[in-house]
Amino acid sequence: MTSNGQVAILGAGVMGETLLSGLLRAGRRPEELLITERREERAVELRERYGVDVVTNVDAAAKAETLVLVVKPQDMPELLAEIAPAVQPSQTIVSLAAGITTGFIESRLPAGVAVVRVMPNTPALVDEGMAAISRGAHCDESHLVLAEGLLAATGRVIRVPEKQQDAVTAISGSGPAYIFFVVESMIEAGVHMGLPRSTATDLVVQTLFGSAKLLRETGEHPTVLRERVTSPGGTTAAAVRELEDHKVRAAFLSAIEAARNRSRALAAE
Ligand SMILES: NC(=O)C1=CN([C@@H]2O[C@H](COP(=O)(O)OP(=O)(O)OC[C@H]3O[C@@H](n4cnc5c(N)ncnc54)[C@H](O)[C@@H]3O)[C@@H](O)[C@H]2O)C=CC1
Ligand SMILES: O=C(O)[C@@H]1CCC=N1
Repeated sequence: MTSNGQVAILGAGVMGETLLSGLLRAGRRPEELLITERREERAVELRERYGVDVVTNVDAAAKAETLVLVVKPQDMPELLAEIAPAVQPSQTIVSLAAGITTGFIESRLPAGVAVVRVMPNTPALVDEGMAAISRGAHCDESHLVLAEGLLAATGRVIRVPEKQQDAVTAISGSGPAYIFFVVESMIEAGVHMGLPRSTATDLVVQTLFGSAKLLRETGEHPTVLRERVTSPGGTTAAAVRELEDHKVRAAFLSAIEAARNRSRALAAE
């Protein structure tokens, strides 16, 4: 391994491609990046689309300064076993896998290697990602800054203690799926009431975007913003009462706790 600044993305599925495309948009050259991918046709597709070299996991581990692990948690033990003989303690390992602890990764790689755990999310594809990073036992400031530099290519990055990562995974990692679920439901309601699907979709997507912007730009508490929409005896009050009657708030709490518990369980599997 040389000090070549090269970044290898090991596992180029949804998240691997999201990071890859973000790094290229942010100005990294294809020669600075390597990818590995088990599915041959996927590897060919990405090489053609982005002009990056596709190599084996062992070659990536032997060459790149930074190894970004983006396989499913279940595939992590096999990947770590494969790269362990080639990894050197001077490299930085950045893991995006849900539930997998830095301790688990450290225990399978040469002693002393720096591991950064990251929880990203898919809005990174449009440079509006939210990523949280945590340090492993052998990280110093330079490793965290390196990981922040990678993730900042696709959105915001914050630092959290690793013990918060399961909750982070449940909130911002899985979060886009809950929002899309709400969006689907609102579009469906519009269609039930006779709106063309395209009109309902336009209305819902812009309402979501505007509401997110209102939250971020005013910094107001969501309850205050909701109360401003809710006229006494009006339409919103009628709708919110139904949501409360159907225990939607409790359902969100349970759903997000289930995601947190699943993240914890993945580490043990
Ligand atoms: N999709 C999402 O919204 C998020 C995913 N993550 C994490 O990112 C990781 C990847 O998730 P996705 O990209 O959604 O999964 P994915 O299944 O789309 O991508 C994983 C890729 O790794 C490849 N792969 C598996 N084993 C390999 C090996 N040994 N060598 C080379 N390639 C290998 C697979 O062929 C696949 O293309 C997971 O650990 C997940 O927890 C984290 C946050 C959000
Ligand atoms: O569903 C999952 O397990 C991954 C982690 C966060 C979002 N997707």
